[in-house]
Amino acid sequence: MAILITGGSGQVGFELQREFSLFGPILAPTRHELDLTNAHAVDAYLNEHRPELILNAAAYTAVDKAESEPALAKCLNAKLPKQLAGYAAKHDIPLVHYSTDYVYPGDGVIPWREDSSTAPLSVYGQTKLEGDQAVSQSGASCLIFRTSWVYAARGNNFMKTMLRLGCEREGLTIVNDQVGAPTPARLIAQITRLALITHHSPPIIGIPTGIYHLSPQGETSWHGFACEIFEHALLLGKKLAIKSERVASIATAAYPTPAQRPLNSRMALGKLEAALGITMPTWQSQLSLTLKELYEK
Ligand SMILES: NC(=O)C1=CN([C@@H]2O[C@H](COP(=O)(O)OP(=O)(O)OC[C@H]3O[C@@H](n4cnc5c(N)ncnc54)[C@H](OP(=O)(O)O)[C@@H]3O)[C@@H](O)[C@H]2O)C=CC1
Ligand SMILES: Cc1cn([C@H]2C[C@H](O)[C@@H](COP(=O)(O)OP(=O)(O)O[C@H]3O[C@@H](C)C(=O)[C@@H](O)[C@H]3O)O2)c(=O)[nH]c1=O
Ligand SMILES: [Mg+2]
Repeated sequence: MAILITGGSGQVGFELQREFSLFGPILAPTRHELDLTNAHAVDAYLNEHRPELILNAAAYTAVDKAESEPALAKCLNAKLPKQLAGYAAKHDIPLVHYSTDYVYPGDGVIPWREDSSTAPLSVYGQTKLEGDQAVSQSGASCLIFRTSWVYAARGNNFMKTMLRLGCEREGLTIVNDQVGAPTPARLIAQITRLALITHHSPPIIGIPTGIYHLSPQGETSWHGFACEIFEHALLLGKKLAIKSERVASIATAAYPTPAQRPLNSRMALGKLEAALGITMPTWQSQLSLTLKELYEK
């Protein structure tokens, strides 16, 4: 049973490769081997390799840059998932797709539910929403995991940026009015495996199909996340230049960026927890695991 993992060099794709390595040959073409913006090449690849499960972890994730490259963002975030879902529907194989808190409008303080109204504030969020809609409407057996604030021991992410800046600078200013849950890519891969019945050929989705929120429990701001990163790193014996009293809170309005980001990225987890019969771990315990992995590497 061949498993196609797109975006295998990314944060989530890398962890999926590790998590699924026992369940069959993994196809994880690099950008050089398969340009995912080339629909003909994608078609030819699918028809040649005939995967029995598709995990679509490829995306255009540069949120600010997407504002000036909307066509490229749309190609990866909307057209590609539509094409993969079309293949999955036609060949009756499952598709797992990943989406984002940035599809929600970000107002208020109540956690979004999977059936809450969407209203993206950015090109990235809009193109991801179009991808979700295309996958949902494709008729394929699919799972869409909406996750948030993804980080990992590998790849580019906020945790690693903070650790780098924390070694170089004594002070930082970080926004404290965007609230959500930081999610390790490893957790996303683990939950993806739990949701699939992998000893079947082709594998089957083990929970009702559709959209699920996927993050740890609890909430914080980017400022709160940064402070926790520095605290855990110090506890693990790392030397930092940063002075905790100089990690300043600022409002989003004082940190202008090309793309607008949601202030309220809280996502209710009840649907996923009920479907899998689990309780999600806290974001703090997940940060601790990820930092240990980073420093053991
Ligand atoms: N990062 C985050 O904070 C969040 C991410 N998500 C979603 O989770 C999923 C995984 O994200 P994440 O792992 O962080 O993403 P990354 O940015 O780490 O990885 C993206 C992957 O897509 C690949 N890719 C991009 N463009 C092309 C192309 N033209 N041809 C071939 N491959 C391409 C990249 O390849 P290459 O290495 O060659 O560039 C990389 O493997 C995405 O759907 C994302 O929207 C949801 C919420 C938060
Ligand atoms: C580096 C830095 C960032 N920030 C702010 C900017 C931003 O509001 C926040 C996080 O920065 P980032 O660049 O990681 O944000 P961003 O790239 O928007 O992160 C998002 O990526 C996409 C792919 C998603 O799907 C989202 O869930 C979310 O993870 O922190 C500061 O306030 N101070 C700083 O020194
Ligand atoms: Mg980013």
